[in-house]
Amino acid sequence: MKEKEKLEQKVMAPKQKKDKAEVQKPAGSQPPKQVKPIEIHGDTISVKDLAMKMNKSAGELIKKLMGLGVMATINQEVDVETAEILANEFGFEVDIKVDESTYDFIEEIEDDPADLVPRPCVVTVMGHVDHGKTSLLDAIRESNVTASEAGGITQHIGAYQVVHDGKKITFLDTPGHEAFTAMRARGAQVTDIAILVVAADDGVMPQTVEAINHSKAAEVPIIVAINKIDKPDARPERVMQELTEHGLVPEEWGGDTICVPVSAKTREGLENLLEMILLVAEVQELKANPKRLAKGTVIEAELDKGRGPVATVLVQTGTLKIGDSIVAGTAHGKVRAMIDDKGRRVKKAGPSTPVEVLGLSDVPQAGDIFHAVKDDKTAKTISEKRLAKKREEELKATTKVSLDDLFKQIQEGNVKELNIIIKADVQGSIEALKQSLMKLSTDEVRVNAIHGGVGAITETDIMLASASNAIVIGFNVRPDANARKAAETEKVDIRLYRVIYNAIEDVKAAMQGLLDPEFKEVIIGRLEVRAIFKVSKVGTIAGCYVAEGKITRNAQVRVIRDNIVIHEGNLGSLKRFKDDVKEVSEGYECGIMIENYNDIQEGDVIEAFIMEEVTREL
Ligand SMILES: Nc1nc2c(ncn2[C@@H]2O[C@H](COP(=O)(O)OP(=O)(O)OP(=O)(O)O)[C@@H](O)[C@H]2O)c(=O)[nH]1
Repeated sequence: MKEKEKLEQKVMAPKQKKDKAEVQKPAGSQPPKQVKPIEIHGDTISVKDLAMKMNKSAGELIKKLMGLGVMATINQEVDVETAEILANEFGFEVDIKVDESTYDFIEEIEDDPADLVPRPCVVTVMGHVDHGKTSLLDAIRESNVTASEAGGITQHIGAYQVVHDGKKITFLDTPGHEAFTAMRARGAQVTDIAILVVAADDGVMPQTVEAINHSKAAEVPIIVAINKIDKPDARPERVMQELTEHGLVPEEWGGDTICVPVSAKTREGLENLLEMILLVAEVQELKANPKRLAKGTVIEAELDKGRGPVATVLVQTGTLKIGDSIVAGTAHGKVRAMIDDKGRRVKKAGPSTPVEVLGLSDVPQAGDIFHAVKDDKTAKTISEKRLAKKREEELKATTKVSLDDLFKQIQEGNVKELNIIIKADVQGSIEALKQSLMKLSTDEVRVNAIHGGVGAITETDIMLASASNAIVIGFNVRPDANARKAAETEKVDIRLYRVIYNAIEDVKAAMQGLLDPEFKEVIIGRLEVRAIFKVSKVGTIAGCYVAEGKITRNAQVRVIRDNIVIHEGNLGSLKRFKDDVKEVSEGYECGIMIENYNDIQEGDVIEAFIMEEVTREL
């Protein structure tokens, strides 16, 4: 194949998407394949468009369609399966561009390697509370303000750039791994390097460990800034020792973790830190194509009373220009104005540049991907399609990995690694659980404990689980209210245990597809027995009044006499007058029979309940 053709094919059919198309191909005999692929976006294509793609007349297609028993007009849409059969008839191969994500309907541009040029690295600062993240970010920013920009530093746009040794570095201004992981959960990968701030007088603390694990899960390299070295009780060596316990071995001790002692207060070591950032960035060989339409991520966004929706975006590739039509998540618009981190109006923004963008129709969410597209109409159409799809997906509520369907997902090849987050009341339990769970790894599935921490399950744990497709195991701890809510929206599986053995057995069973669903009893109604009818050969029928709730035909019942449960069993029949019914509501009367039980009496109370599948609590 000629080079150009090869490249063309690569551009037209990125690998991942091609696999998807192949899966969807109808089985059975296929006509001989032609090299020429055509793309179909979405679920349907019009006869006219399909004809154009194949350079055929619509008439030819309509004739073929008639031969296949499909009566179609030139503007009619045909589904992809039909399009595929048609295309094959004409000797074409269809590449169906379907992306499962909500944030799609955009054709990804594949860059010509010749267009790629080095871009600044993007840095996020993480660390334990009060270890000096904000102080460090401020110190770096202030140290790098030139006299001419002095007024600009009050401008706060969620990210800023500094220049060191003639090279730019972009800092994201929302410190903390929470923001970082929340973005990652939305599919945005913006950080190239994580700066882990550890106070020299305090050492490695729980959130330090969280930050380490969140960075590792995202496969982002970590540079440690040992902060507050100006303090008399600073003990950098101890920090390094503690870091080693968490898998970060300092370079000085033969490892590969760069540790830089700094003080945000005296600004000592800041130059060195910037140097190290540039060093790590250089190894990463970060590149982007400034010549293409821009693509990036929304860092933060708000509705400004005077200016309308304002989004701070980080351009990751391409160049964003005034007048560009853009889509960001489900918002769209035209770039009306751009303001850089120094508060200056700019006309364009290249790779790794943060800018505030005015002109969107709506406020996008932090973590939304934005794209510049060829015109307003395209932007609007994409945002409408995304909105429709979002609504649809909200209805469907896609599920992440859960123990209940783990086996199915393993069999389908969707899961090769089972990521687990462990929260427990004491460190010892975390270690014990971690060791035992990791031992469950098989040839098919590797079990990874990606994070462990002491304390309640928090929203941050859920976001990490969502971003890493992990399940959360709580041992003697509970999720807090925010975590429960987040788990529901993010569809993260939380499992709570009081016995380590049970947790391990559950994961093991889930991996083998042997996990039994667990049920919880839900009381749906309370009935009073008001009359008894003994029918020979049939049994005892209780005439009841539904005092509370309802009773359904599939319910189970409990007979209560003087507050003592005397029988529990299935309902044999449920009737209103002579008719069998499915359900009787509060305030109505009904006749019931209980399976294999005839000893019911007037004055008994009947509790109706159903068993509902639940998150297990062992
Ligand atoms: N002596 C000294 N104090 C520092 C240094 N860096 C920060 N501090 C102080 O430590 C405290 C916490 O600093 P912040 O920058 O707010 O810490 P943070 O990590 O951003 O805290 P959160 O945003 O609350 O998580 C403040 O009182 C700072 O003045 C330092 O290098 N030396």
